Amino acid sequence: MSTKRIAVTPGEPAGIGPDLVVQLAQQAWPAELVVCADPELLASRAKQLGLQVTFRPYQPNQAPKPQEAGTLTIAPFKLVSESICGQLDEQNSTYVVETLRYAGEKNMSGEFDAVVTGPVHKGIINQAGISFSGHTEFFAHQANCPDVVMMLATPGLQVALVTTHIPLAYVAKAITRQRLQHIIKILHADLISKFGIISPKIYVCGLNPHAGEDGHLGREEIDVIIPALNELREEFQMNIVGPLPADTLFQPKYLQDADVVLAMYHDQGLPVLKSQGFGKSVNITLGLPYIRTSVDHGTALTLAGTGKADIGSFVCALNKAIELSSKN
Ligand SMILES: NC(=O)c1ccc[n+]([C@@H]2O[C@H](COP(=O)([O-])OP(=O)(O)OC[C@H]3O[C@@H](n4cnc5c(N)ncnc54)[C@H](O)[C@@H]3O)[C@@H](O)[C@H]2O)c1
Ligand SMILES: N[C@H](C(=O)O)[C@H](O)COP(=O)(O)O
Repeated sequence: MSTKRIAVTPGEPAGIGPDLVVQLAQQAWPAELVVCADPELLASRAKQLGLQVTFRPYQPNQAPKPQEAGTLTIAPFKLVSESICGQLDEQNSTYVVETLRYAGEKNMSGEFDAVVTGPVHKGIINQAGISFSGHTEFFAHQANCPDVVMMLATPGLQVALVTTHIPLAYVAKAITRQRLQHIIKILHADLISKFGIISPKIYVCGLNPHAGEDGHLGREEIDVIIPALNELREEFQMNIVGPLPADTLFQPKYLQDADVVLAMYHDQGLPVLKSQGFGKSVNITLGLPYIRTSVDHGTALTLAGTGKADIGSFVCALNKAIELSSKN
């Protein structure tokens, strides 16, 4: 099998992303890791952490080679302003976004086989005047995909979301029959094509307490969710269970045969997954024309440069990207 070429974006320069990338370089990888970043930032973070890393320039015309321990391949970008650990600087937001744009473009053109993203700080990017709600939405917009699916996976549990980074006040309106059906179709198709599950079993959470209690605690289940799920079952014979009350869905009785749980919004599903698997989970974007995985955590600004950041989730994200791209 040919060696894969994986773009890696360390994300926010003042956060733990650069630390984690130089830590990852301490081991060999069976793929070429093309880190889209300022090499001076990585060199200074490596020095701060007492780590040795040799940087090699990315050479697109050469065949990808497995990454040797102690090395990183670099697609260079220049920070606008020198980065200080833990101190956000809006001047560097364009740098962060440009690394993502490059990684997305090169994946769409087929030059890279996947992208693995480190954590960005959504607030500072917006403060710089760039509208940005997350990598998921950024890559979806760039690839002209109206709907993609955010799914986080940890051993024993996979959770996907109907809505992602929107205010809670907008969630109920965003859950339309059309959106729900698009999301489930993408989820179903990618679980088959990327994860090799023949007939994915999808458990779906209700939106309201007790899944609406027959309409007494909210009508979205009756008006939108149940008809949407019924149509999918009838038209496509999808193996869908629900909507079930979200507070009792996450128990072994259901999870033991669930391929995925579909939550209606970010903080309905992700706290459950992260309480079980923070540090050993991976965030996967389904429905993109390429493979994108990411860490399960944020910028952890106070840990930048301390050597205390855990690389577990970044390792999971890289391994998952290598595994999924190797199936293509
Ligand atoms: N993948 C991403 O780009 C991503 C994911 C989540 C949050 N974020 C962003 O990160 C910023 C900060 O968010 P937050 O404070 O809610 O979450 P956070 O994950 O940065 O921090 C939450 C807690 O977990 C700890 N933590 C996080 N990662 C760790 C690691 N690798 N090792 C050890 N401890 C770790 C932190 O010290 C903190 O106590 C926000 O702007 C948020 O939007 C980005
Ligand atoms: N929702 C993600 C999480 O909680 O881990 C995180 O914000 C990152 O999302 P993007 O991959 O879209 O940036």
